[in-house]
Amino acid sequence: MSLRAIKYENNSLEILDQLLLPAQSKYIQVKGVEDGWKVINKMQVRGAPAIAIVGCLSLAVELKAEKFDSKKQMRQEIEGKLNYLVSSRPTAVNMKIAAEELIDLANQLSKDEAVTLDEMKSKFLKTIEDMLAKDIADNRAIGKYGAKEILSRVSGDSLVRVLTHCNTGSLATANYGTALGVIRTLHEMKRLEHVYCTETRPYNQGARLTAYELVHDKIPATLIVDSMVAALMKHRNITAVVVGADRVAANGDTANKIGTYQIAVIAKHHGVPFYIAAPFTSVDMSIPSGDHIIIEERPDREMTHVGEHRIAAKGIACWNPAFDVTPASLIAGIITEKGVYRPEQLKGLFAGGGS
Ligand SMILES: CSC[C@@H](O)[C@@H](O)C(=O)COP(=O)(O)O
Repeated sequence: MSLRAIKYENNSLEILDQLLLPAQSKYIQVKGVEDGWKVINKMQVRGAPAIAIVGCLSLAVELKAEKFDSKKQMRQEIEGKLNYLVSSRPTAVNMKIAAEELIDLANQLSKDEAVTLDEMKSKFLKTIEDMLAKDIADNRAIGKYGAKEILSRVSGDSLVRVLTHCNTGSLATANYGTALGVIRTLHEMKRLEHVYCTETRPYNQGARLTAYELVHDKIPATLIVDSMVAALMKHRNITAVVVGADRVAANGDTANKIGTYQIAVIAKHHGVPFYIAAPFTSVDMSIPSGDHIIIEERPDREMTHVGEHRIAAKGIACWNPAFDVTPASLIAGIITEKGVYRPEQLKGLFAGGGS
C-alpha cells in the first residue's frame, strides 16, 4: 500500500488516483497543466495542500519542456496557466495563494535585467520544487504544536481520544498531513488512546482514505458514519476534534469538508474543544469572513451512486455542496506551523508580518 499521493522525480509527475483507493493503488502521469487541471477537478488528487502542489508541479513539468523567446513571453504564459489552474476547484485557497506568489515572482524575475532567460526559468522551477519539502516541514510542525495543545487538555500522562473528519493526511498533502499529522504525532508520542474518523459522505474520504492511512500506520482507530457524532460525544469521552481547512477567512471562519460545521456545533454542545489544523497557505486574509467563501457544488452522481451502483431513488433532486463554513466562535484554536492561535488573533499576526 502506498501513501505517497504525489511522486515527482526527474521532472516526471505522477499522482496516486484517489478515485480508485482503497481497492487499487494506481499512479497516473501528469504531463502538464491540462492534465493537472483535470486530475484536480475530477478529485483524483484532492485536499487543499495537495491540490496546490500538484497544480504548480504540473506547470513545472510543462515549463521544463518548453522553449521561450523572451522573459516576457515566459511571464505571460506562467500567469495564464496559473490562473487556469486556480479555476480547477474554487473553495480551497492554497492553489490561489501559490499562484499569486508565483506570478509575483515571475514579474520580479522578468523585470530584473541581471537575470537571464535560463536563470529565470531555473529559479522559478526551483521555487515550485521546494514546495514539497516545505509542506512536509509545515505538517511536522503542525503535528508538534497540535499534539502539545491537545495534551494540555488532559492531566498527567493521560491518553487522549480524538475525532477527525474527511482526509487530511499523506494523501491530502505532500506527506504526513495536517489534522492527521497531529493524530500521527500523538500516536508517535504514545499518547493517543483512539482516533475516530467519520465516513465523510458523499465522497467517503474518511472511510476510503483516512481509514486506509490509519490501518496502514497501525493507529488504533474506529470508523463511524457521519450521523453518529453526537452519540460518539455522549458515550466515548472525546478529548478534542481536529480537522483540516480549505480556506480560513481573516476573522477565523473556516471552510472545510461538508459536515464539519455540524461536528463543531455538536462539539460545542458537549464541551469538546474543536480545532482546525492548517498551514498559513490556507489562510485568506483578503476576505473578512466566511460569508465570502465560494462553496463548490459537486455533481448529484456523487450522492446518488456508490461506484456504479445507484443507491438513491431515481428522479429525486439533490443538493451537493462539497464544503461548509464553521464560524470562528465554534473554533477553540487554529493549529498552524508557527503555533496555535485563537481565530481572533489571525488579523494581528498578518498585520505584524506573521504569515
Ligand atoms: C489537509 S487537507 C484539508 C482539506 O482540504 C480537507 O479537510 C478537505 O476538506 C478535503 O476536501 P476534498 O474535497 O477531498 O478536496
